[in-house]
Amino acid sequence: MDAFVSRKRRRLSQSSLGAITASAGASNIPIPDTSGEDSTDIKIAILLSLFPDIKQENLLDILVSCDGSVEAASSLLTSQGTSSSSPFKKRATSNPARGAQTSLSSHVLTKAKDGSVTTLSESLIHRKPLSTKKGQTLHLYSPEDIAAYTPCTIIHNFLPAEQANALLIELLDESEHFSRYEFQLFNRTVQSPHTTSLYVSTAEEYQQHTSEYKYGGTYRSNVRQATPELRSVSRKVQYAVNEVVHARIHNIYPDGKKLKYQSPKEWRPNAAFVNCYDGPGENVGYHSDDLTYLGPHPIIGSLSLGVEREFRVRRVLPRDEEDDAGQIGAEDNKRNPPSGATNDRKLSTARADAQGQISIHLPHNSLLVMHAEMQEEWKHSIAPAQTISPHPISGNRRINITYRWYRDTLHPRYTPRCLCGEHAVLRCAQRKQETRGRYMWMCYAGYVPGKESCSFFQWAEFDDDGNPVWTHKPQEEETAPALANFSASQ
Ligand SMILES: O=C(O)CCC(=O)C(=O)O
Ligand SMILES: [Fe+2]
Repeated sequence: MDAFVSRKRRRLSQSSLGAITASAGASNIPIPDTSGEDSTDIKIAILLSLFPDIKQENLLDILVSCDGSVEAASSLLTSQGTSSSSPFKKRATSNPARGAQTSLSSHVLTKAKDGSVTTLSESLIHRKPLSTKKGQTLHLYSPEDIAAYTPCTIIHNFLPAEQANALLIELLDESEHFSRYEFQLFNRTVQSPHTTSLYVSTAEEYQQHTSEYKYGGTYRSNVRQATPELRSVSRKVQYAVNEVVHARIHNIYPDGKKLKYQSPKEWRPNAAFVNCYDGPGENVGYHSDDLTYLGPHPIIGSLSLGVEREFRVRRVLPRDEEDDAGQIGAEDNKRNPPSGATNDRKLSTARADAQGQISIHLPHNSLLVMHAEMQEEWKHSIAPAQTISPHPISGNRRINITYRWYRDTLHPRYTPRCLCGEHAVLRCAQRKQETRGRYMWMCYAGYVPGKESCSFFQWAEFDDDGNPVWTHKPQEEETAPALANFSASQ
């Protein structure tokens, strides 16, 4: 299908599931750090990180046979080799095998203070908080662990295999037209370290996204028409996302109630950002997604295709809960620049190091749902990879689709303008304890190449369902057209 346009844009403790140090440096193999930690589950997690293709129950057996020594178990496994003849290997080593991996928590035994022993799965029912450790990356693979310890749900093997492959092929073709967005970082204009395009379903929406909605201070020129596969998959994503969101509210949120400011309505995606990461170095730095048009506590459905990459998440800590790395600099609520040393990247890495981070592996055909608590309280990134396993269809490329629901009530005709005339952006105060969780409209011009911030600031008011409460009532002629739900407008 033809694009509307393809112009280039101007622009667990359970501290328990275990941890390994970030795989920074020359070595591909993460270095286990067991200092001060000796629980079985941490050891299993370390071994799992080092030997991801070996079944967890086998790792547990080996660990027991080595008297609990990670080092001895690791040497034994290395000497056994990870060859296909290894008795410890999983039935298959392709990505779907990861998808089929059972929960780490169901194999790990935890000991309570009174000496009673339960499986971690059982203890998760009581959802003890997981704290990631300074300088460490905790790798989670199973859907149960991911749901328990992050604000995300993962569904492996989401689409029928043929449909996933067809979508991947279609979007690889499309990615020829993607471009890098530009943003301002301190005194420099930098380009996104991956390429992207926005997909909408009608000509009217194309018009709006290129001349009314502003992204990073500019109108988008790279907007394309949603392809047939993208739209038919959208229907499935919509259904699955609503299902897991309801389950999460019911099973996990306090009193089984949605969050304050979360919309009670069905989630209906009406736009999709499609990203292409070509090769191991392409990435997106730690950020939270822009709330301006999505509103408070947005939900995002994110489908991964092609090469498996790591999606890393970390909590945003209030300043007074941060340790020394938190003092380094300003809010990093913006995308990181391309690979290569920069102050901002160092800052982001320093924060991640200070707090620890969780890594979720996103294989081909996995749907990750970012729940309502994600954008305000956590940051996420796609880390540059040391190595990747080429995908049979996409080679070194990974395609990611984030389905989003633009809220009619937050159309740019309604949102505030700052003193400099720019569209103000919606942010959630995260770092100061006193104001944490409050929303504000702010000038974004400081991030726009060639512009300076006018320092506009206004608290943003929402009702409990996340509808904005405007101080001025929009005039009749200001009434904005609604964006069409992908599925409904097919
Ligand atoms: O590629 C991904 O999985 C994440 C992309 C992302 O965070 C974004 O587009 O905002
Ligand atoms: Fe994002």
